[in-house]
Amino acid sequence: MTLLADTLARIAGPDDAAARAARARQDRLTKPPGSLGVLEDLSVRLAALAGACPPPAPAPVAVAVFAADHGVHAQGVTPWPQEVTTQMVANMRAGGAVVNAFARQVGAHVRTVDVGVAGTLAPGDDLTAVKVRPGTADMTAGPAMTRAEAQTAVEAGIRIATGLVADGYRLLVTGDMGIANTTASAALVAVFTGADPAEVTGRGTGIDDATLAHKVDVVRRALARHTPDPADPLGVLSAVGGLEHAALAGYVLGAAAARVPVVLDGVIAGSAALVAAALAPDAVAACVAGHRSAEPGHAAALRALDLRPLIDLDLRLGEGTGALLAVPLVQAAARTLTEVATFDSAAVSERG
Ligand SMILES: Cc1cc2ncn([C@H]3O[C@H](COP(=O)(O)O)[C@@H](O)[C@H]3O)c2cc1C
Ligand SMILES: O=C(O)c1cccnc1
Repeated sequence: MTLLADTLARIAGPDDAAARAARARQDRLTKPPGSLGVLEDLSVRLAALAGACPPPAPAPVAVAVFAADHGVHAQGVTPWPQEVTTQMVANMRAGGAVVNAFARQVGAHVRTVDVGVAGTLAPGDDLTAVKVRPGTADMTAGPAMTRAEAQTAVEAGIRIATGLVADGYRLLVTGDMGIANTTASAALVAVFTGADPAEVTGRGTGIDDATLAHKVDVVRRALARHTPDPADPLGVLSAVGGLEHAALAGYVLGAAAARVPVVLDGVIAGSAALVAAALAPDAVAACVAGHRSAEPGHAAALRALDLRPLIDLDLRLGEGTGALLAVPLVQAAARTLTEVATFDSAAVSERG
């Protein structure tokens, strides 16, 4: 059995008994029932995932930043040169990117993963080198990668998640770095939601109207060339995906198999989660939508996954930044079930 098949077989749905216990406990805590809104639903989901009420604390936290390059960069879909991917990974290793600052803010460990950058990175303990190939091929000219490469990248993501859980991390966060990766994200979202490319393609790092129209056309041409079948997620990845999308899909699957929550960042993670959900629908039970990014494809992905984003700050960066900002909300939701007294235990009178 392959690692992918084995992982898919281990993913099960939410535990209904733990969910019921968490819902009942929320109603007994010393606050008006329902007064913690979305955080109550989140606490119930954490209990259902863990199969326990209260759920274990979602800590310590690790963010894995999956970095890769994109052949579709040659189509002029982003104003940034491709070498920025490799340069930013070096910046992250030095602790100087936004993801590092936000990780320090919430006490998260940052794991940088080279799953396919085009440049060369110096080896070191601070980099997990699992380069499948040095960037994808241009999806408008042919498949982005082979099916075997897509599976290898998915399995690399599974191994990262499994390794972090083995190291004791109990809340995983998605991160990405890959110039042009919002183009691959838009293509994936269009395939899995059935949306028109014009509805789910956004401005990424910042492009003008003419470049946006061109980017929509690039996505349209790639989809027309490959007609990817959403029932064949590895086929979709190989046609129009990115190596970081494949690894992120595996990371979500690995977290779900370990029943550890995974906080999704922006449109790259959202599109990868669609791949994971197509492979294993129950994997969504492990996913928490950290935020909603400004990319239109992200909102479409979250709707398809039926996930409600915790924060909405018009962020459009990626790296894991929006998801990291949501970490205290996830931890606070769990803390309500572990630390808040009940009406009985605190001898507080109930409403009349
Ligand atoms: C300096 C810099 C740092 C970044 N950190 C994340 N991204 C984000 O922007 C890129 C995707 O946008 P597009 O598809 O428009 O190229 C990805 O690397 C994503 O992680 C960055 C982009 C840049 C330029
Ligand atoms: O949604 C995101 O995370 C995003 C948006 C723009 C550029 N990079 C990432």
